[in-house]
Amino acid sequence: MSLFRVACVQLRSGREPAANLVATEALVREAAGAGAAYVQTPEMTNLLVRSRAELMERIGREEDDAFLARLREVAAELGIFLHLGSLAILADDGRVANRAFVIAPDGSIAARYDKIHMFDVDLANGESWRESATYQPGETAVTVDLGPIVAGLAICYDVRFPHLFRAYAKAGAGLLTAPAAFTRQTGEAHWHLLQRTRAIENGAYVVTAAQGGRHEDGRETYGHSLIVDPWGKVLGEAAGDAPGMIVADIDPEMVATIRGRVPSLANERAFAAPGVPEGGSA
Ligand SMILES: NC(=O)CCC(=O)C(=O)O
Repeated sequence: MSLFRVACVQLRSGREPAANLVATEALVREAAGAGAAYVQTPEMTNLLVRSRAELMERIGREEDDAFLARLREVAAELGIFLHLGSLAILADDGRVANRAFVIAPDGSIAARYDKIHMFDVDLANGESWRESATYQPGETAVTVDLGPIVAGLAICYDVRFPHLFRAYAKAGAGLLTAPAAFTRQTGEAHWHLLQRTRAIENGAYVVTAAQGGRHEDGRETYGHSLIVDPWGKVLGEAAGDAPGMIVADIDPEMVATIRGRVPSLANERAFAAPGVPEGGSA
């Protein structure tokens, strides 16, 4: 049995990328110091700001982004896979990409993933989000080979779309990811259930680094970064919403073991879609 040590860095990113870089680098170093070969950071690692104008003032194109460039150097120095759960990056059409990067141990970019599902919701507590007004949604699911295990990339709200995770499992991913900036309200109700369900239904590890606490822009995120095994057992969890890091050892062979024991992937069948009953409504 050869174990692979993974880590989640939990952050409380604010509006200034330079300050967020200092906080991120320190915790990435701490995780690597604890022996992690793969370190994940949350959605919007480089900055969390609500105002579109403020966002546009502070971000750059991928090729000029100092935050990304510095963390590529750090990953190379530490010899780790560094998964930046997402950065806000200026896209070609003037909109913003909510883009994850997986940096390989040599500092090269092994994978990029743009968040597919936009968080356009109105919550009961009055919180209203319209990501599609600012962000350009991605169109493509992406896997990346981490050596001992293949990872499928997703971001935050994507975790509510089980067919994306199914597609990753069918493509051979044994580690599913959904780095997040979950709202406190939805986190309290749904966070653990969603992460554990994606693990159980796909017989895969789920690793999700989270933003946590009250941010400079006033928003509150849930925290509770999680590492879940293919049986749905929580291997590691951040105690609450404070910045910090967690590590756990994962056993890539457990993916095949669990998929053999409960072969729901292999037992899946196609079926005809149900008709909509006359006069039926949701
Ligand atoms: N940033 C996000 O995608 C938030 C998703 C979220 O909070 C949820 O409940 O889903």
